[in-house]
Amino acid sequence: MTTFDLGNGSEVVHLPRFLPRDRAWDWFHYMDKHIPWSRPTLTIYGRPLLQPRDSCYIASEGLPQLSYSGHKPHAYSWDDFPPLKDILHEVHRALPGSRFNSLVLNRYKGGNDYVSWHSDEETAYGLTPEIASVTFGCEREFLLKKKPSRKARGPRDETTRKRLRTSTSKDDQLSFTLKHGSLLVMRGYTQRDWLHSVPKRARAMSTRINLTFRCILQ
Ligand SMILES: O=C(O)CCC(=O)C(=O)O
Ligand SMILES: [Fe+2]
Repeated sequence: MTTFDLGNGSEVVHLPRFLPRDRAWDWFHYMDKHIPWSRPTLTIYGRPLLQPRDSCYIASEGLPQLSYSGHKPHAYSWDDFPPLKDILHEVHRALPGSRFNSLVLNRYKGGNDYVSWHSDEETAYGLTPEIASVTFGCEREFLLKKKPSRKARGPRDETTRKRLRTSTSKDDQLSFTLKHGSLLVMRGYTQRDWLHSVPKRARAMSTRINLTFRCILQ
């Protein structure tokens, strides 16, 4: 287990060998076949965009509706997919004190599928959410980069914008290769201060399934 201190109360933990290989492949095949995947049309900057990956959403009863990019996914029940409860149990065992109650599943069918730069910053998750990400199948690169500092946000004249853009340093970016069976945890202020993405990769030929466990506060 490796912990990366991103500074200012943000932290990432990486466990490359979280799940046994064979067990993780059994789960991969189960999810690939039995999860009701969909590829919704999102609204990005007012324009319709087909989500560049499949997804599905699971949540415990009675939680507020999840909404992102103009899309409100149907919340399926944990009880409909017993293996997801087994994976959740393994995550809780690795992260004592965690109590996840919702899950976003993503399926990247090859290197053209991706998730663009974003943060999972939702009032419902609180100010310092812990998000646990488990990867199955094809390994892909997971990138983190620091958001422009709050002082630097908002409209600026051209010269200031250029200076700010070129001032990004190596400390402001991180890259992880997320392998089959690995766990990556984002905590503290990572969602407030950092963006993450899984970019397109021409050489990624096969399917990757990623699970992000979250806790909605109530
Ligand atoms: O696929 C991944 O590794 C990340 C997915 C993600 O960032 C998300 O679902 O919010
Ligand atoms: Fe995310």
